[in-house]
Amino acid sequence: QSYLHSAVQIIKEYNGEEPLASFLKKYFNTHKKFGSRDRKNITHLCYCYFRLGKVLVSLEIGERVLAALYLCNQVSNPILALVKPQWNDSVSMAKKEKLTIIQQDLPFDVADIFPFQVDLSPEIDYLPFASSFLEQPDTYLRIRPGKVSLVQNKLKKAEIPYSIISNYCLAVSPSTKLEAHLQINNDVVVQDVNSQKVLVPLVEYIKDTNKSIKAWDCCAASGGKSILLKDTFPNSLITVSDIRESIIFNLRKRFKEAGISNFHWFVADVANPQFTHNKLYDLVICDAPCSGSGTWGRTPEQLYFFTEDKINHYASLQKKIVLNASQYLKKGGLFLYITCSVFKEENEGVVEFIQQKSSLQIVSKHYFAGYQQKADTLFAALFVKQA
Ligand SMILES: C[S@@+](CC[C@H](N)C(=O)[O-])C[C@H]1O[C@@H](n2cnc3c(N)ncnc32)[C@H](O)[C@@H]1O
Repeated sequence: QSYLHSAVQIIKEYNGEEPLASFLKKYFNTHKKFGSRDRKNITHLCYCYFRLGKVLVSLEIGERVLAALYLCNQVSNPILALVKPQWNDSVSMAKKEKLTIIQQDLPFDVADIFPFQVDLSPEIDYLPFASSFLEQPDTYLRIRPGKVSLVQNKLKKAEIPYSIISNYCLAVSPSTKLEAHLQINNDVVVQDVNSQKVLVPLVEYIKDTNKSIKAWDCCAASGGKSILLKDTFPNSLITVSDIRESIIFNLRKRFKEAGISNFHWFVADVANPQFTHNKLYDLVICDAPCSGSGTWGRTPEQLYFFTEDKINHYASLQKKIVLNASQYLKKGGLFLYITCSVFKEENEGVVEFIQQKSSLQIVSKHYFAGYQQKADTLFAALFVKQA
């Protein structure tokens, strides 16, 4: 009961302006009375609350936490046992059955979880997508080249359960502590299963993975896609940039851990009309800033606080970036546009814009849908610059 009380207090104070994870960290730092078990339990309640998205928003916070606790968990819970024993008794049932049960007490409509249906790409199956928020996605590891048996042996030795998704991809439970057992970025990269797949269109087009590729990752963040590129095309020479100096600092540290030393970097606002650059590339990767709506399963507070007007803001930023960045391609060069959004304006809309406003020709476009496999959803479109 006191966990519930604390969660309600935190939810009241939190306004979505910073990630919930960092808000909670600060909150617990200033409220020292909470031990590590308390923190874990309260954190769990808060995340469950936001997993409901926009459904039942008029419900009193405590009641809504209980509904969320019931729908987002499969195991019996002492709070539910005390306050909602009839829900606790059926907590391990399938999601569909639990929805029917909760609808006897509350006007619960799955569609309300994600109220942005009109903005959603027609490629996304709406109701399965909306209900996917009730489940926490898994954590996925991409095993670096040549490390498959080493990684599996280390995990077995540490008695960490994992499932094999594909040759280079493992899934572990989201709360797994990996740092003590694996060299993160050297043995494995923590990377969503669909994020691991976004270079597939490139491999299908180029075919020869030994080819030497001069590439620019123009929105590189801490380099997730660049490390993947280096592992997929080992002879690539990578230039990275981002608008944030601090994230490029993180990237350089991460590249060092990953054993990548031969690369160029700079800090730049690629959306700025005055942006200029002095090199041409065989490949530009534009993993654009976006709503992140394909990854809100990991940050459900964003689902709760998102407002539709932001879609337009991101789409216009994306258009500025793609127009600028695509100028630095050689003739016959490739442009890979990526988002982790499910909104058509950020994906199909930008693809249409690129086709109208640039000399790029579309090769392929594809959603990598993760909402039915506890994973993120990404979009990738590959273009070639006309020779
Ligand atoms: C989706 S993230 C990239 C993720 C990264 N590729 C990865 O795999 O880890 C988008 C990045 O674009 C950067 N960004 C936002 N606006 C930008 C701009 N105008 N010019 C360059 N980078 C920008 C953000 O700082 C952010 O790091």
